[in-house]
Amino acid sequence: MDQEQQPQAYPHVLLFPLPAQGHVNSMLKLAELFALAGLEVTFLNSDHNHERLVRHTDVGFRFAKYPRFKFETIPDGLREDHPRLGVSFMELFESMELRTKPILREMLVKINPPVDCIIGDGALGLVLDVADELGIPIFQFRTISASGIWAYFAIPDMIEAGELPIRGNEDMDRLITRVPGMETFLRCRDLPSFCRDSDMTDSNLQLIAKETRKNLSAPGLILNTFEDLEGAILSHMRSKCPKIYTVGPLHLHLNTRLAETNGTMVHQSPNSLWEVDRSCLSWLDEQPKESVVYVSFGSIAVLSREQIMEFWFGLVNSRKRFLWVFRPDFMPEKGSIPAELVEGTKQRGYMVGWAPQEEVLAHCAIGGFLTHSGWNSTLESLVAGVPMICWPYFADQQLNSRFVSEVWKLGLDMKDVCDRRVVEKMVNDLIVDKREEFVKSSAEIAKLAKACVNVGGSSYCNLDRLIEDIRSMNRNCSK
Ligand SMILES: O=c1ccn([C@@H]2O[C@H](COP(=O)(O)OP(=O)(O)O[C@H]3O[C@H](CO)[C@@H](O)[C@H](O)[C@H]3O)[C@@H](O)[C@H]2O)c(=O)[nH]1
Ligand SMILES: C[C@H]1CC[C@@H]2C(C(=O)O)=CO[C@@H](O)[C@@H]21
Repeated sequence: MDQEQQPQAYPHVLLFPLPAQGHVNSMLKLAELFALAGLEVTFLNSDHNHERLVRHTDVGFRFAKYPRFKFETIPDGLREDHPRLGVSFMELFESMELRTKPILREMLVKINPPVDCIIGDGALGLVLDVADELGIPIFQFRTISASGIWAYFAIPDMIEAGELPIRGNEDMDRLITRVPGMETFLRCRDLPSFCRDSDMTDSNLQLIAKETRKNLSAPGLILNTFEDLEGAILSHMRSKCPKIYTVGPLHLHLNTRLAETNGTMVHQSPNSLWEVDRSCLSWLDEQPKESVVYVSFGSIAVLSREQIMEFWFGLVNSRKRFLWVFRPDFMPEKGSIPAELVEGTKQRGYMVGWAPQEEVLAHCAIGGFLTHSGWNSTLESLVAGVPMICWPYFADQQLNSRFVSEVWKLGLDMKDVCDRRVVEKMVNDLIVDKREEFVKSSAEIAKLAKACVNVGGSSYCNLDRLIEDIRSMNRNCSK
């Protein structure tokens, strides 16, 4: 029997994330959980991101222990010096549709052993299209919250009911009634940022709405969330898509399963696309317990110099300690820094280009997180029991921050305001004045998160069920 006809002993799963830090990070954790369970795994990264991942991490070494795990790469179609950040990030979608899609199709036809199941990024419909064309079973993994997906899903209903478009700034506090389960707290300003466009035919809005519709009609949808956190919204979603696997928080789930295997709980090295500066951990070791505000706006946000000055003055004027992730590409406009900021930072602050975020959030010196409310950061903060100040930048972040403040009561929402006095006041509220209430709810939710990834917990059982379902797709299986 030649190689092509040999039955495969293990199902072969190919995972393909949208090429962005938050997506690569969470999908790589899912991939490692599959590898731990003994599946054959191919992780498909964009050339651009894979070069960065290999340069800044030990992924090669870490994954070498899984003999059936391999990385493959594919072009994202953008020129090498394209920033892939801020507003220009969305250009990825058109370029991948045009240039990546045909290459993916060819790759899947030729890959050996053949792929039994694809895990495609739920924001990247082209993977679903190609899988359907080639008759390869596919699950979609959408890396945002269930609530984010549910709000995107309701876009056509909101338009039909005249709830969208939003009618200017004075309309921002109007309640939205067409997202089932969110009628009492969802305002226009809390909708994903794409809904702010006055033109309902806007290509980004239409793209996200269309991809989301496909998520809920897919044969299976994997989510990085957990039942005790988003159960109410999940039950609405299940009326449209019965096969939803909630397996999160994935970083905690992976750490817990690795601890089962190794006998000890350790933080994994981050899957970073920037060089990690670990010196901040030594700086944190010198700071009092729960005294430091950790500040990070994730991997895509780009701020104006004016916005950064407001945050910086607010932090310095709060007279609280802070650790700020200031990516090299975070503030494109250069210029001199006022002396009082340089001095205030020297006294109570520390800045790094990129931090080992999971470890930072778990450090006992951290008292709060000023975050852009990316879903991974939200989950990481929630697991560490760290209360948040949310300043959403775009996309699902506007919705996440509403859930953090109004539903889960884990912190404060500063959306649509960028003012040094507000930053100063919120930092003091979080670290001192309102600390008790936030710490109490943060500790309760952190406990629920831990329980769901332990043996018998909802995410633990759902991952086992997902792996069983993938095994049953092994088209040539002998085991
Ligand atoms: O110094 C840093 C800063 C961040 N991170 C990690 O980078 C990831 C960032 O992810 P996230 O918080 O989700 O932010 P974005 O990178 O902005 O994520 C994009 O993808 C998410 C879904 O995956 C969406 O929720 C966001 O809106 C979208 O911007 C997290 O795992 C962080 O731990 C680090 O390791 N070090
Ligand atoms: C900029 C965003 C467009 C959609 C993607 C997403 C999603 O799944 O909705 C989340 O965050 C971003 O990376 C993408």
